[in-house]
Order: sequence, then structure tokens, then C-alpha cells
Amino acid sequence: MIELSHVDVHIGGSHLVRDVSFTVPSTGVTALLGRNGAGKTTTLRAILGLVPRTGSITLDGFDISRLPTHAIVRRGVGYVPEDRGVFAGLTVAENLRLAERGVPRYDVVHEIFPELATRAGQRAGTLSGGQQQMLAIGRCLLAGNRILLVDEPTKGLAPRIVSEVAQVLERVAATVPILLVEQNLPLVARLAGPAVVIEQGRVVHSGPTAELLADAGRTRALLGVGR
Ligand SMILES: Nc1ncnc2c1ncn2[C@@H]1O[C@H](COP(=O)(O)OP(=O)(O)OP(=O)(O)O)[C@@H](O)[C@H]1O
Repeated sequence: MIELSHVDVHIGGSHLVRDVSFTVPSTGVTALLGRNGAGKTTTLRAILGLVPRTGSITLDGFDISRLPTHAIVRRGVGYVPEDRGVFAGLTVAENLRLAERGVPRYDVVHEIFPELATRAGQRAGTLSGGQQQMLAIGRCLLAGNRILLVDEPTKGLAPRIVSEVAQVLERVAATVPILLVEQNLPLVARLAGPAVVIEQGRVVHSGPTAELLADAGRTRALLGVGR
């Protein structure tokens, strides 16, 4: 669905993404893994054109690597940033309304997240972390996106809420493919098909997630942690 080929990102004299190539298939969850500061977020931002990049990035075979961000978003690439970007002072319904583009897919959003309909009048700032994540992802689905880039959705959440977010991602991935940056390895093990590991801006491993995580030594060597 998305293919990166020899992508580089230079910012302010730093070479943050180095000759990165990988593909994101058109179904399920693909994990983008790596230690803190490895270049995962920068890679997502390169796909979206939020940082200057070179190399080729295609979406369903169409080269998006020279398009500006708004044109990439319009082609159906949804982004859920690490801070989720929901407007705390606005209600759930207002947050969704702001994301409307073309024919809004409330049918899809409310089928996957019925809670967003029942909580329509609630201020987003009073939602739990898991519910906020639901809202952030719901906004992307509303716009009819064809793929979602989701950055560390469980960061800072309590373990109980992490499993709530896992269910959210599972439900979404049944419909829309996800490229997921995530440090929580049990969650990655539960959700991800393929995994790509980045270290100092380079791809150092790619293959099935289950295979990588089954090898404790390799997982520790690449990610610095075990499961
Ligand atoms: N705009 C920028 N200018 C200069 N350096 C940057 C910029 N953005 C990120 N970096 C640096 O690039 C490196 C990669 O950052 P990035 O956020 O992509 O890593 P990450 O793998 O997502 O890490 P984390 O898990 O900590 O979010 C880090 O060393 C970071 O400090």
C-alpha cells in the first residue's frame, strides 16, 4: 500500500532517516519499532511530507514523495500524532465535525466506535486516554482515509487503558491498514503482522513480528528490552 524506497531526511545538519526502504501491506498492522530517538516519528513525518525528504514514497503505486502534506492527506493518509491532537475544550461531536472532508463517514466511525455517538456531547478533555485515542482515530476514519499512521498510541496510559487501545486498533485494522509506532511489545505482539526496526535512522531488521519477538536475544539487541 505504501512503499518507501531509499528515503533520507536531513534536518539542521542531522541525517535523521538514512536510506530507509520498507513496504506497508494493504491489510492489518505493520509495526515500526526502535529505541527512543531512532527516527520512527521522523519516518512517519517523511511519509506525510512534514519534513523535507528525498527518495521515493508511493501510495498504491502513485508517487507521493514530492507532494505537499495537504495533497498527501487528501489522497487518504491519516495521521494520529503522539499527543493525539484532540481539542480538549470541544465536544466529541465538535472534534469530529472539524475533521469532516468530502462525505463524512459517520457510518464507519459509529459502527467501529459506538461510544463516540453516545458521548457526542461530552468535552474531549474529560474522556479517558483510551477514549481520546478512539476520538483521534475516529477523526481519521471520518475522512475516509485509506491508511492510518499511528504514533505511540499507548504512551503514558495505564495498563488497563492500554488494552482498551489495543481493542480500538484491532477493530480499526480490520477495515483500514495501520502503520503503528509503538514501544509496548505485548501490544505489538498482539496486533502486528510485519515489523520494521529502525536504529539511528536506518532499517536494521524487517520480518514477521512474531518471529522477531520469539527471539528474545535479537529483540533485546534491537530494542533494548524483552517482552
Ligand atoms: N526537527 C528536528 N530537528 C533536529 N533534530 C530532530 C528533529 N526532529 C527530531 N530530531 C531528532 O531526530 C532523532 C529522531 O527523532 P524521532 O522523533 O524520529 O525518534 P523516535 O524514534 O520517534 O523516538 P521517540 O520514541 O523518542 O519518539 C532524535 O535524535 C531527535 O532528537
